[in-house]
Amino acid sequence: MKTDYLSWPTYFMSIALLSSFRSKDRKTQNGACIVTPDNKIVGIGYNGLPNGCDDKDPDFWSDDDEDVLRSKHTYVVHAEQNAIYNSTPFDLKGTAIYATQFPCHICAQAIIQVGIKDVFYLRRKNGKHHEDSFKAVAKMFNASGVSYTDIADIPGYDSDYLDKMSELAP
Ligand SMILES: Nc1nc(=O)n([C@H]2C[C@H](O)[C@@H](COP(=O)(O)O)O2)cc1CO
Ligand SMILES: [Zn+2]
Repeated sequence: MKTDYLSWPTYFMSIALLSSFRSKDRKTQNGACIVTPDNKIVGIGYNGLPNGCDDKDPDFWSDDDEDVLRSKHTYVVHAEQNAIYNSTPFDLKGTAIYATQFPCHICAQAIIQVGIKDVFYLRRKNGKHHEDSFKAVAKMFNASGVSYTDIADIPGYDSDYLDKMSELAP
């Protein structure tokens, strides 16, 4: 028997990362994958515009945070939210989400409200704003009994594999 096959955590995070490669965000591509306790994938998503919004309209993908009407942060649906929306036929209670980025406060609210119980993340941004956001999200997750774990801390997770895969980003 082959013994060097992908572990579940490596497999699910790889799928989140692969999905992120579909994103049209020039700066940050994110992906997410939702998994049931018996290891079935029930939702996949990446950060992108809402259905019907034209990717070629420069307002949607602008980085100008001074102008709400011309900032991607106003328009883009986050990877975690798209993974949730794409899994609408399923009851997500008790599932886990594998996300390439630590969730923002809005995604954290969505994660809690649909009953996702475990969050595994690949990366976390540094800096005061992101660290404060992390604290707010942690406060909500702690209150609601949602676990959040750096995937690197999971036994059997192969970080070298994900590092190599990250280099394949288009
Ligand atoms: N957890 C997340 N999931 C996501 O899908 N995103 C998306 C929103 C933007 O399209 C992009 C972040 O852009 P930037 O702030 O690094 O230029 O990633 C962002 C976060 C961070 O909270
Ligand atoms: Zn978010």
